[in-house]
Amino acid sequence: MDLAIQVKDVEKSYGCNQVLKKIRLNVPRGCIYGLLGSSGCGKTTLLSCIIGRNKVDNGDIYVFGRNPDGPLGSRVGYMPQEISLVREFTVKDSIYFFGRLYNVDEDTLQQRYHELVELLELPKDNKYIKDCSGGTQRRVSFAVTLVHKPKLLILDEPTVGTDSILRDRIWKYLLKLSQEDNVTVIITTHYIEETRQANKIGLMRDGTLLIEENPEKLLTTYKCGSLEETYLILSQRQENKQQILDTYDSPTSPEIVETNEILQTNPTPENSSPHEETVTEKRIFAKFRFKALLDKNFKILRRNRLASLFPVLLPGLQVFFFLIAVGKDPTNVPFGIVNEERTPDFCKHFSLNESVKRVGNWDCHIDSVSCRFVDFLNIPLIEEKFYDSSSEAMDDLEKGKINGFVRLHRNLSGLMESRIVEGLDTDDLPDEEIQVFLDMSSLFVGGMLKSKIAERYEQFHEEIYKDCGYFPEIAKLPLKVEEYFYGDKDEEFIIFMTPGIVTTMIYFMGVIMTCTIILDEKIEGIWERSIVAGVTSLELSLSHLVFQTTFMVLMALELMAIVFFCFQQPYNGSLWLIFGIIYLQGLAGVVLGFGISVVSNNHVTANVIVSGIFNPLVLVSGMMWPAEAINKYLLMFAKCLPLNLPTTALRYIIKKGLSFSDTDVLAGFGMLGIWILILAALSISYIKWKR
Ligand SMILES: Nc1ncnc2c1ncn2[C@@H]1O[C@H](COP(=O)(O)OP(=O)(O)OP(=O)(O)O)[C@@H](O)[C@H]1O
Repeated sequence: MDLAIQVKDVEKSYGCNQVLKKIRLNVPRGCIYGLLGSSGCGKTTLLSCIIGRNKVDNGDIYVFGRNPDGPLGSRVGYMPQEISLVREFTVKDSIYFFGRLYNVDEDTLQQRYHELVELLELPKDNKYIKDCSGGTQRRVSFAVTLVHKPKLLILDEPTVGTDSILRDRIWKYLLKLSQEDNVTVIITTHYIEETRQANKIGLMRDGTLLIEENPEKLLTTYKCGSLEETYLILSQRQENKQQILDTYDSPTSPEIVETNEILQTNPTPENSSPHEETVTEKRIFAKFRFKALLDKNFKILRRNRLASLFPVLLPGLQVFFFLIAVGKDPTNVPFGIVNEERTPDFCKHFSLNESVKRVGNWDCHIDSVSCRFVDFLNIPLIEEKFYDSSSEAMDDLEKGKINGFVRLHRNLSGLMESRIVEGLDTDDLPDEEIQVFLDMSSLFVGGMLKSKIAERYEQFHEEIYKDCGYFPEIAKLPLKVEEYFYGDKDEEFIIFMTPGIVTTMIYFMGVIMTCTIILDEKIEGIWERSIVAGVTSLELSLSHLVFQTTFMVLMALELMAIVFFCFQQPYNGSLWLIFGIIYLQGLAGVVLGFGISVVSNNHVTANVIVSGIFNPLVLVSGMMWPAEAINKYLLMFAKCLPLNLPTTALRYIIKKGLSFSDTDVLAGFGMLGIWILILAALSISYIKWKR
């Protein structure tokens, strides 16, 4: 007998759950084979082993006389239990997409589309799959299976959700295919009675094949009026036999011998016709499949224009809000003034020029100088609040109403005059001419106040010297920063943070977007169905990478426009180089997202992985706090991660104008290149291994 499929003693377990137990099954060429059994008995698992999506633990499977090593490709039309169609596609798109994956030429595709629409009563208009009823979606899924006229059809419950008239039509069509075109069909169904039209049925229960036989012969042998009844009798016998085996430890039961005899009348694969119909698609990369996959991705994008716009705009919006909200110097910080020398009202009417008067050649008279110092503290950082006494100011400081206060001695002018005019001769200067009290619970604000007040005092002091006719240089510290390289004295922290924000945003946007798109495809079964249709891991990966790359280009340009043109942040390096590293950072995110979605089966797992990665990566990236502050061993590790060196490289390109040949820039590009290559290779290998 010419066998299309032979399954020999196949065993398969998921962990401890043995789903297939020494299954033996023979499907002659041109036969319609109905595989029946209760839910969970292992039908789908067996079908997935036959089509090469699941590896068997023991035993052999032969398809057209060969043991296929991987998916069957274009010789099979596989209809999975799930709908497994792109929801954003129309009926026509769906048929054309799979037709193109099978390399059906355009004229034939058009003809097949019309035939299938007619046969399966599919909606003729451009109705989207997501708008079709469950029954219609199943019919489209069935049509997709038939589009390339395969020699073997494997249909997992194709008639669920169809009315009896259509079900009858489907069966008639299957009979026609098997009789006229010698197509072999394996079909599972819950409607046991409809398989009476099959040439052969196999009854499965609890991972074993109870019997396989012609349905009419089965009814005659067991003297039953329906296949349901036969299934019940065989199930009961198997149940009893199990008890006998357990109780008496009998090696074989008569029933098993009977079943095995039927199976062993069939020839071994060596006897079946070996054949040119080798069913495994071996090509690692086929342009037509790659084109179909890419076309699918862009079509989904076009159909979801608004939804797709959001992820493109999101990093830009985030960076925009970040640049507005973070990294700027604080302003209007409430700060107390306790001027024991003069009241605020006095200072208001006092001419500040009057505070210092030169007397003769060397003498200098200083008066109400506290008013002048208070005026020096009138800077954007400080919002001055006046107090009559230190205790009142201290009270507000403790209550958090002010971030600090300054107390000016009641004889500040006299003390300053002694200090400046009498200089070293004076021996009764008190310590507390100007006392500053600071709330350091907000470290950054406290630190800023401290350095600004000191800076303002130095300037104030210099002016007094100048007005007295002395050399102001005497008032200055003998230490001077000669020049500020790559920035200026009052540079804001945001300038330091921006490169890190940009690399982090594009990296994690790449991860999240890729994870979401690929996981949706996986969960909807499109990924699986494409692989069964012969799509290779390389084609799958490349089609997604090329697609996501387009997004990364847009995002990189958008981020650059916001930082350099909208917020006018200065840059010294080449814009091409800046674009290059931002883009590559996004691509590294895409590849990581691809890897995560390959190993995850649902969004929850993927989200947990992404969240777990996010914080450690960002914390050691040197974005929020200088990398020099990180523990030296942790820093060595951090430098091997995909955010640290690239962030430094971007910062140096922007600030120092470094070029590609500089070590720091090369290190950033190199690290990204290494991560992209390693993760892409691992992901592709994982998909291959899972096949
Ligand atoms: N990927 C998997 N991992 C772990 N267990 C699985 C997996 N796939 C199936 N199983 C288990 O294997 C058993 C058989 O499942 P299978 O889907 O093959 O049954 P079935 O006969 O096709 O059922 P139904 O008709 O409801 O689809 C079930 O117990 C199921 O929980």
